[in-house]
Amino acid sequence: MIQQVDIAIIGAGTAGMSAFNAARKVTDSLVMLEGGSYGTTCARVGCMPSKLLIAAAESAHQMQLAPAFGIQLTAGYQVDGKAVMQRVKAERDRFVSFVLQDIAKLADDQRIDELAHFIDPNTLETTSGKKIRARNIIIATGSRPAVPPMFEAAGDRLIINDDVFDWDDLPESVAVFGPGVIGLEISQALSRLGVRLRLFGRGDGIGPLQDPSMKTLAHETFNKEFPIMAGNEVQSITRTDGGVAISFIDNQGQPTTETFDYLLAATGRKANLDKINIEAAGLKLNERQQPEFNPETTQCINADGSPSHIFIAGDVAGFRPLLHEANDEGFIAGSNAAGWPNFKPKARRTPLAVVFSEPQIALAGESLAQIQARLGEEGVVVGSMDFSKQGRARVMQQNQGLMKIYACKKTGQLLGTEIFGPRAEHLVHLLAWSIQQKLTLKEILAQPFYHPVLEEGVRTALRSAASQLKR
Ligand SMILES: Cc1cc2nc3c(=O)[nH]c(=O)nc-3n(C[C@H](O)[C@H](O)[C@H](O)COP(=O)(O)OP(=O)(O)OC[C@H]3O[C@@H](n4cnc5c(N)ncnc54)[C@H](O)[C@@H]3O)c2cc1C
Ligand SMILES: NC(=O)c1ccc[n+]([C@@H]2O[C@H](COP(=O)([O-])OP(=O)(O)OC[C@H]3O[C@@H](n4cnc5c(N)ncnc54)[C@H](O)[C@@H]3O)[C@@H](O)[C@H]2O)c1
Repeated sequence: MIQQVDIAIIGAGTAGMSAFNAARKVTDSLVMLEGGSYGTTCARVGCMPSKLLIAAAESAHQMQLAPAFGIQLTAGYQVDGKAVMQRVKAERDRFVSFVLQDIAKLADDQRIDELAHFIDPNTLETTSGKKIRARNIIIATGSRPAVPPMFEAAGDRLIINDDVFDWDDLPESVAVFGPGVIGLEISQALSRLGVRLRLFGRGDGIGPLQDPSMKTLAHETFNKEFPIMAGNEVQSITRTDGGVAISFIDNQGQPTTETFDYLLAATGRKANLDKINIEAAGLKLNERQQPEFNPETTQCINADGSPSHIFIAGDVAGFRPLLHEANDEGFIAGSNAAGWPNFKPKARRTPLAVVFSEPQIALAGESLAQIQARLGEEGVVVGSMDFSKQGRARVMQQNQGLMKIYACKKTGQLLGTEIFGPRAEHLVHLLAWSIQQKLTLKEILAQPFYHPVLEEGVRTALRSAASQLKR
């Protein structure tokens, strides 16, 4: 028997649940299919447990900074790995429980706990053979770590971020591959909690930083806490009795072999499209084999170029793989599928991203390269600020970092920012909101600034850009 519905949503993560909640306002004829664990990537193995681990690490780091403030820890301090992981998991479970409460409220016929795949553009089939025919389908299947085959040599010591949040205790040592967002956050946290750590990368990339001087400073800064092998000249990976032996050329050019308890692959993520038989959906796919879609409607495009009845939302879409974007895309997809065939494009918010390292990394608006491509190299002014000289940052012993401001030379409008510095998560919000409101440097500088605060550093960067505008 075939279940007939208006809307079928594949995946009950942040995007899928957001889509479900939006669509439910219009129709009860909908079903959500979840083939893995309920609770969302964010709450189970992503945003929340990683920030919990980082919070413990920040606490340990404060102890390390204390003597420089004149505070002696006469008895020293100890990281209790079991207690750290117990809190991480207990708080994580609390966040997950809220999601599970929402899932429990779904009607039985609105929820199928199975993997689903397309058999034609309007029909899904589950692992047990159930068939669902839907007027509209929303793909919200998320992403998973992309693990290069060479890491398989680490055998049972090869782990991904999910495994870290299952630990009962902290290990002695970890080799992390991938200095992107996940690798950087987890590496610094584990290192600050006393885990021997080495981070292997490829080239000079570090997190999402794009400015060359910031990348250099970030490498220097993080290298003081744990070694980063930017060139990733790894010669072999071997599972040994003691763990994983990695042979590599170190930063001094010396062949070195070091053994670790685990090899953590943080080398990027890939869309969960391979198990949904996307070819049967009749969609136009891009060079990465992901459906082409309009980010303002989340509507996919048929292979013949016509608009599809299928929508895509969240990490699987590959547009901006972040929590608030998954939530927005889910809402747009759910509303549009429910309103089908009548719906309007919804403007997307100003891009905003934060990496919870210390110093933090934060980006908002367009990158310098994007602005230069749009306005030409002469069309943009770049303001900068050095946190090493910033008063409040120095007071707090957090005076490391740089900040860049990108503005339109002709209009003075703020277009983008890149920050590597203390509490960038807060500073970047002020600037993202200003970009979204299309404020000019002059308008932002007319706002009040207190003293002594980090925002005075933002004012310095804004003034630096404003001084280059034509009067
Ligand atoms: C370690 C880590 C830290 C992060 N930290 C942050 C952060 O601090 N801030 C931030 O903004 N973002 C962060 N992110 C990113 C954020 O977690 C994701 O952008 C977000 O969770 C994506 O939500 P989603 O709904 O697209 O995917 P998910 O929540 O993964 O949901 C997809 C669901 O689809 C299911 N599914 C897959 N295939 C099928 C199928 N064939 N049939 C049925 N069900 C299927 C899966 O089981 C899953 O439940 C982090 C990610 C990671 C991994
Ligand atoms: N704070 C946050 O908002 C947050 C935190 C974690 C994750 N996320 C989201 O998750 C996404 C995925 O994060 P990610 O860190 O997995 O991906 P990423 O793309 O940010 O980083 C992957 C890194 O791995 C490197 N790499 C690739 N192959 C390698 C190899 N063989 N050896 C060594 N290094 C290699 C890449 O050069 C890159 O630096 C992010 O883009 C972000 O959207 C966000």
